[in-house]
Amino acid sequence: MSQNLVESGAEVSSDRRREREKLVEIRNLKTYYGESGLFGGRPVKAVDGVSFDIFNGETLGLVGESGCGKTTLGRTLLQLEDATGGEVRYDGTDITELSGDELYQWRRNAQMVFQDPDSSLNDRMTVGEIVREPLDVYEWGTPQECREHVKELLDIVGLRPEHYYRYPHQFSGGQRQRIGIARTLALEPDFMVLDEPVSALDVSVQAEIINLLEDLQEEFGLTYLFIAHDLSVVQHICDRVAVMYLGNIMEIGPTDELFNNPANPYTHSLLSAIPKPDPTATADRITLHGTPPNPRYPPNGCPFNTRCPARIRPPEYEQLDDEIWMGINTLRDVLLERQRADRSLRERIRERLGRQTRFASVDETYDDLFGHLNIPQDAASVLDEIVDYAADNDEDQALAVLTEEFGSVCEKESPEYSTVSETGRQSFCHRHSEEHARPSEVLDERY
Ligand SMILES: Nc1ncnc2c1ncn2[C@@H]1O[C@H](COP(=O)(O)OP(=O)(O)OP(=O)(O)O)[C@@H](O)[C@H]1O
Repeated sequence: MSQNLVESGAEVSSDRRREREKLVEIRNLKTYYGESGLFGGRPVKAVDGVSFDIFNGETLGLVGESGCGKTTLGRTLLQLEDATGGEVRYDGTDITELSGDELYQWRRNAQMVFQDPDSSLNDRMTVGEIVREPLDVYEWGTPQECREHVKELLDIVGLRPEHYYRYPHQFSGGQRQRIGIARTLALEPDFMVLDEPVSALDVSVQAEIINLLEDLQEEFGLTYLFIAHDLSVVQHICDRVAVMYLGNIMEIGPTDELFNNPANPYTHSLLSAIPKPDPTATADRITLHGTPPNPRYPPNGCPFNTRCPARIRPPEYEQLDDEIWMGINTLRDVLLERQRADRSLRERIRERLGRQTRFASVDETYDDLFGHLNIPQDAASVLDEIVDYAADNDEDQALAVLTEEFGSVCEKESPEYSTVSETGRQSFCHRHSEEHARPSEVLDERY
């Protein structure tokens, strides 16, 4: 699967990228938290098997909802977080295998710019000391050479040499971010992870910092992974974009294509949430229901299946009303929560005695979700069966029936990556296979 993704991604894209070499090759990378058993139970699957390349000199955007694993992925690429599995190759060296002096020596090649310049700078150090610290750590040059280099760096990022002896609190947010950037440039890295570098700044200052980052890239041939919430910034500065959901890359490809003609239902949903400049525009917004699942309990099959607006429905229920499908989705979420809930002893005793507990409200949930709807007989009898199992606290069986009757390949199997354009754009969705309608056709029909 990932091999397919990687090979076709490498062949292609713009002429500019064709000339470029791969700087970072990421293969089936996983970062799980709590694997050691320290927290007990299941690990948080923050990054759950991603494969892609980053090309020399490009800006690759990384977008997705809060908690989908963007920062963890960025940190793992710099070995600030240990990978649970997979590879991160820079110039052919798998850095997940490095330790001790080799890792220390490698680290100077790659740096991170953080979102919040207020908390990432030590207020008790002068600007000069902050920018110079990495040089001292790597025993770079004489003290005189270091001072000169730092002053040069301050100049490069648009600050003045006399700022050397000032303290961070004497600067505005934008200037503080410039200090952070000067520090990351000190050791002349090739690759930088920019983690929401402008999100904490005033809108008026954001453009200045973006321009600075673009100028630095041009001047020093830097490669960026640009993590962001704000899709308009990504559209402006990134050559390619990777869309992340629940630890997976759902779509990756050239920015213009991905914004103008998204392939994956999740990309459709994210883009559709951006307010349109034309208030008279009539295109319907796709509403993403609920929140992403807990990465400790990712769903089976496609990671996006619990919220997907283009989910494949079984043919026998193809005509079922959208509102009924929404109810079925919510019922499934409720059952999953109940399945995971750790019932207290008191609740279990009350259940034995046939008394009401907070888990006994499944009839109420059913009424709330479906009471006002006209459900065809065949679907209604399946729903009755599901509710009966749930009322007996047999959520496993209730969910098994729900998946068997109302589920599809989306809940049962993980998708493969498909190439969805001539540039090699990749999308992770069952709907790209021959026998199913394309996501955009289904979304047009349903919305
Ligand atoms: N040190 C940690 N220990 C345990 N879980 C963590 C840790 N760091 C992050 N997580 C969890 O891993 C998941 C991914 O978090 P991450 O911060 O990488 O997401 P993100 O997409 O960068 O979110 P945001 O946009 O809010 O910064 C989340 O569920 C988060 O709670």
